[in-house]
Amino acid sequence: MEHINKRLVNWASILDPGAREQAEKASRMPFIHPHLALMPDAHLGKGATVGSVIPTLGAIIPAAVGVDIGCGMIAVRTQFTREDLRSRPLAPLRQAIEKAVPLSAGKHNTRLTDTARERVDVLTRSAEAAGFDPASYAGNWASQLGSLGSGNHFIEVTVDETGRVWLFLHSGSRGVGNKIAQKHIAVARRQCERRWIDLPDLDLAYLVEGEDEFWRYIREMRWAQEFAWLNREEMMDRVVDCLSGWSGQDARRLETVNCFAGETKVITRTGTRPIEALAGGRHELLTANGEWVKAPVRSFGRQEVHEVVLSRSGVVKKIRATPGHRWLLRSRRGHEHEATTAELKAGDRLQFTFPRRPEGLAVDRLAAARGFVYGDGSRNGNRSTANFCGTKDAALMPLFDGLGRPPRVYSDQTRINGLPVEWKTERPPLDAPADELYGWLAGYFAADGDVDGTGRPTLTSASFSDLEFVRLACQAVGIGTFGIRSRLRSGFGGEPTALHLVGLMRGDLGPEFFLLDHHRARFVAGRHAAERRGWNVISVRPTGEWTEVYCAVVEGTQSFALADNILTHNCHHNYTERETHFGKEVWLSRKGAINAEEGRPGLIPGSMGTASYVVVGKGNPVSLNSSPHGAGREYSRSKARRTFTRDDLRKAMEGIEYRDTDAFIDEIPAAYKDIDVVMRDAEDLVEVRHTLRQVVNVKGD
Ligand SMILES: Nc1nc2c(ncn2[C@@H]2O[C@H](COP(=O)(O)O)[C@@H](O)[C@H]2O)c(=O)[nH]1
Ligand SMILES: [Mn+2]
Repeated sequence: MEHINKRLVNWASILDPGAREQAEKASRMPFIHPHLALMPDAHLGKGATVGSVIPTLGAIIPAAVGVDIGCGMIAVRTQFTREDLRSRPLAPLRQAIEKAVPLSAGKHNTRLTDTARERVDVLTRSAEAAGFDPASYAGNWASQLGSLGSGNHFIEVTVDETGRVWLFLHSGSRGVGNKIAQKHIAVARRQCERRWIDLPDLDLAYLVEGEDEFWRYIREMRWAQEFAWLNREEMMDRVVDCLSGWSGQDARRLETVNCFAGETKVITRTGTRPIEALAGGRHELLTANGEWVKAPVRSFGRQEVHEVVLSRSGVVKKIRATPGHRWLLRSRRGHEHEATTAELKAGDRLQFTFPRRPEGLAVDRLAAARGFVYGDGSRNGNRSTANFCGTKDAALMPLFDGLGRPPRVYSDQTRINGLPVEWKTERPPLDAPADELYGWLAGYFAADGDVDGTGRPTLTSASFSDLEFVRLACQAVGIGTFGIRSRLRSGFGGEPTALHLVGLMRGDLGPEFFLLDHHRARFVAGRHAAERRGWNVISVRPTGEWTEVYCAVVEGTQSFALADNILTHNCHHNYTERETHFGKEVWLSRKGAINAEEGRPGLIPGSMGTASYVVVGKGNPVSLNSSPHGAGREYSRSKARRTFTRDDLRKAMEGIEYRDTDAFIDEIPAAYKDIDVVMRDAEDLVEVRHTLRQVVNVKGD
């Protein structure tokens, strides 16, 4: 990750100068807050850089959402396996899909299927509520529903790393969405002209919040997002039917990852994992009394879900749960009671559970020395050095008795050289003995932690992943932590850098944890400081959505941490939402980027011949909870046509059933960035759950 300027953060290691310049221009718009984020797949786009996340205050740039409003992905896992696909030729399956779904630009349906009719009814009602007639943009909008489009829109039959078959498709709001976008891009230009606004680029023309033109755009854009999403669902229904017809067996949807799919994050002894990934197995889960219990996790089929919005210490979290799911509550007076999701109300406080601290936990001296070097040490060839300055000197030196070379005193610090290099380069294993982990945390805290005047301990780091590790290590030894918060601070040259902070729960720590006297003194003095640990309910609403739900079956306490909480998931990659970032409510436009808040599933395709990924967001705040939406183009279409041949395409597509035509030369995998590089760039944004390899690819000319 690189700060290109104060208001532009970049995750793309492959970035052409044109895209960089385009993003720089956009980042200078006065209403960007706090910065524009370029994703690893960023490339030059029409209007705004594709692969950019643009947070705006009080204004919106229609071209930053793009002309394919609501474009996105949907994936469905079926019961079939690679072996089932080998049983008969795949060409008839491809041809069946090509027949069932109108492909190519301008193509649409000649009649409405029953499911399309129902979806058209929903969209008709939504348009009425939004106060406009989509037919004024495209008379045939209804027959566009369930059609793919051309270029990089695709339908694929893929196989994951364990041989399971997924159906995967990418499309947007088709012609009607395009016309809506074009209209508002033109309105924004006229508005800016009328005000004599000198724009660095006409495509950065914006609408101002509060004006009629602004709200009209928002209403119509949201309708186009809904159209795009129902368009994908309609196509997916047909592709599932094609697979059933081809195989002679009803294709079942075992898991759907699309805009409405849910995800539950569950605490297990080896880390927090999506519940879907645990389904079918037995796992060590955290129960109400802070103990680890092995329990089975399984699917409970498709059910309707409500959205529950929670907050704790300023961090907001959305969870999807079935209306009948039971929650454990605690009143302000400490009384415990239960309520179903549907009965929850704003202000209710959820009960919480943290792993119990092992009896007699002590700080291991060697591990503490190692933790200190990890935080305040440096690497010296194949050894590492502990660097002490100020008060750390006297307090921590005894940890190093008999370790490394004798201390050397410099004007500003004391150093101990000759320590093992891995003390600086590696973190301890999470299954290390509890005293060692506790000791490592104590040493690391002495280096990079602080205790404030009220006695609250906080660790600070420029590395998000170091703090993610700290949270896991704390969990392993029974120390509760708060969510990671992030700040931007100005560097020496004025370049801002991100700083991440995690709070440790006082109640789980003893004075022995604090190796520096002033830390320990503040911790002890703040003994009576209040510690708010529970999540408060902000709101609950029915969503009308149905999704696969999962639960653990825990004997005895009948409870587990984050039981049956389904996190919502919206997989559009060209859209705008109201979101809160760095303390302010902004309009967040993702143009070729997906929401990657913690626990949210998403899809990142590679190209017609390379791998695609089912991912789960890490909630990196500096990326504005976003991640790439694909590999991103490296060659323009014309350059790809000049560079590659049909034979190159055939070679790249060996083993994949596709329509062999000149039309796809500009879609050759080599025209896109290397997906391995993109995924490496995205390591601190998403975690990969599945790798998909296509066996059938369908595209329009
Ligand atoms: N799995 C496939 N991925 C593909 C294919 N064609 C393109 N792509 C990837 O999708 C994104 C979508 O980009 P967008 O900006 O049009 O939304 C693109 O960056 C590629 O990585 C394909 O046939 N199969
Ligand atoms: Mn798209």
